[in-house]
Amino acid sequence: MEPAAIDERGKHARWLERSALTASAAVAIISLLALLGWFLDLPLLRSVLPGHVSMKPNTAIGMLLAATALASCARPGRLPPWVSGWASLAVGLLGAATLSQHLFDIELGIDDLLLPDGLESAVGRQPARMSELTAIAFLLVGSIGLMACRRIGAWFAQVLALALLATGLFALSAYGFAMGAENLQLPFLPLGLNTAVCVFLLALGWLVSQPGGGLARVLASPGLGGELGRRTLGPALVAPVVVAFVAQLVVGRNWLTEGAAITGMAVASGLFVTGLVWWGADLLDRLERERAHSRQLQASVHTDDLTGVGNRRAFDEALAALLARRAKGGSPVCLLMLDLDNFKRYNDTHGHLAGDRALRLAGALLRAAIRPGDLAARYGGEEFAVLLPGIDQERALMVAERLCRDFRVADWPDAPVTISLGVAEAFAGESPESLVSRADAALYLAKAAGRDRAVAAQSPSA
Ligand SMILES: Nc1nc2c(ncn2[C@@H]2O[C@H](COP(=O)(O)OP(=O)(O)OP(=O)(O)O)[C@@H](O)[C@H]2O)c(=O)[nH]1
Repeated sequence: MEPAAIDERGKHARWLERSALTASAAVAIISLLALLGWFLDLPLLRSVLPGHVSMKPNTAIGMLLAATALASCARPGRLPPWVSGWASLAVGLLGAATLSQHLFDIELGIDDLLLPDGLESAVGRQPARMSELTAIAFLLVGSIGLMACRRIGAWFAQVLALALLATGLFALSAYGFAMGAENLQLPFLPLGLNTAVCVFLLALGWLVSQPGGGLARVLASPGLGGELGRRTLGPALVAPVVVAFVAQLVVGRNWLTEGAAITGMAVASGLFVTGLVWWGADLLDRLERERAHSRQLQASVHTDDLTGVGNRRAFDEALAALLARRAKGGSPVCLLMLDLDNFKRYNDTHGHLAGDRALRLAGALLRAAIRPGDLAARYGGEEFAVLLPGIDQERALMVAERLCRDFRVADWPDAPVTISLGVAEAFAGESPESLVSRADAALYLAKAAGRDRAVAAQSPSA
């Protein structure tokens, strides 16, 4: 992968990591406010909408632990490594214990835990038990935390995070019922709006907390898929909740019959999906055109107009990159410096325009002769340079002799043109200037020996 693409991936991965930390901070704040609401007897903080279900104190404690586990997993090293494990275990146990109370009709004494004296009545029922949905969410959060942080079953942890997301979405949309209906007929105990939001945030946080792999990998990708995912995932998650919430609200308040609400919900969902696909297609189309345009610009910045080969800037950048890699023990790099023979006389005899035609054909011959990964560039005037990574000087000399032959037999429009070449292989740690000057010295020797030939450079020790 190109360094720029790695940078882009790193940028998006950091954004995802920050999103996971933000989700964890939001959950911590919401649950701290709920706890404060209980101890100061402020219904607004406990339930967000006074008169509706509150976040229980033991739920708030569970949320705080879940937020801690998520934060320490998303940004390892900030907290001691055992924190995420123990916090996840505690949340998972709280969920499992509450769920077994629901399932087996037993009393483990965790429902009224932390409830200040006299405020039991605020819960509105006894025991003040957290909803089955919250208990399931805690069980999932605990399992995800235990698996994800130890990098065991990372894929399974992501599947559980999706199940957690479904729980959060269900809890949020079911809240429409709580707001609309006078007598709730839910198949589970209702849960507070703040609790439902926290479950949703925890699910999102866990899904994006490991951008290196799993479902979050594509979100960190610098490609078009990553761009599409980052822009459409939010609306795609929120819209169904809003649709279901509104449908339940209007049914609960008897504004519409259930049948009409279901039809409305189906139509709204269909319209939303159509809109999202349309928007996604338009986005991809626009991004692809922008990228093609910027690739074109990038190419034109690095191309010589007359000959179509790379320009001096392209050559300097490629040479520096190849020599840096060579210095770190990378594969060999050879340089051919190549000059059209007696070109001043050619121009003087056939005219400058004929000279330009010859230079154009020289560029075409070079482009046709090199392999992908090599670079031919116009070094200046009628001098060209060819970079050949991955081959030694002996093979580079053979390439140079082949080029000499190609030029000799080419169909020149005005008069034949020959070339002389200097060939040099870079030694580890050699500077660009030194390599160019050794190849130039060899080119000078080729000219001095009668032109139309290739000469290998002396090794620096010789
Ligand atoms: N037509 C044309 N000529 C160019 C261009 N760039 C450089 N030249 C000419 O290339 C010629 C280079 O001449 P010299 O450097 O004296 O070398 P030479 O005549 O090729 O002789 P040797 O290199 O010794 O074989 C000069 O006359 C330049 O004007 C160009 O873009 N178009």
